[in-house]
Amino acid sequence: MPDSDSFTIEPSSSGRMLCGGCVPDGVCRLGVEPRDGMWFDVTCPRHWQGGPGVAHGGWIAAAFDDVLNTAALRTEPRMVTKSLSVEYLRPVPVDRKLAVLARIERHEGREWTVSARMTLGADTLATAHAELRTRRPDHYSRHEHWLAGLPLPTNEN
Ligand SMILES: CCCCCCCCCCCCCC(=O)SCCNC(=O)CCNC(=O)[C@H](O)C(C)(C)COP(=O)(O)OP(=O)(O)OC[C@H]1O[C@@H](n2cnc3c(N)ncnc32)[C@H](O)[C@@H]1OP(=O)(O)O
Repeated sequence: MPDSDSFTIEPSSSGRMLCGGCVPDGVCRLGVEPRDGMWFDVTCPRHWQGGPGVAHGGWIAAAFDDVLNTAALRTEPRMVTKSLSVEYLRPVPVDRKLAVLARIERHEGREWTVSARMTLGADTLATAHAELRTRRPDHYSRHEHWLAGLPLPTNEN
């Protein structure tokens, strides 16, 4: 059985760093593309539309999560998000290339504090703050052990 704790984000066959769910497609299905340094291009795919022509807030949070972890992954290949808060300042259009600038505010031991800003031209559409953690070596095996100890699901729950 593969060791889940040896998991790190590696470049996919397309050469792009992708999370586990996107590796088979070779593209980031959230529409996040690293640019230079801490800059990212992000485009909300229309299927993540919440209201007419505007992004679902969950997509905005997911895009920030991806950007913020990607920024930290340049230093540390094993990350998880502990908390993420998003301020939604303006509706975010779908199918428009937006810019996100990430920032590592603090990194000490396993603890990271990071932030990001999503803009279209001169306007800020949303901001995010997150606490990340360098994964403990047994992060996934602990999870699997806990899950294996649960009763099997029934039709009632
Ligand atoms: C360049 C381009 C690159 C592109 C790459 C694409 C990148 C895409 C990237 C996408 C990336 C997306 C990234 C994502 O979205 S990661 C997915 C979302 N995040 C999570 O799933 C994290 C879930 N939370 C935790 O695992 C813990 O709370 C953390 C690790 C945050 C605590 O952290 P902290 O440092 O605060 O505390 P601690 O480690 O001392 O633990 C405290 C307590 O927590 C419990 N606990 C902890 N761990 C486990 C566990 N494994 N199994 C079971 N329980 C666990 C346990 O009770 C423990 O207490 P104790 O029982 O030990 O006393």
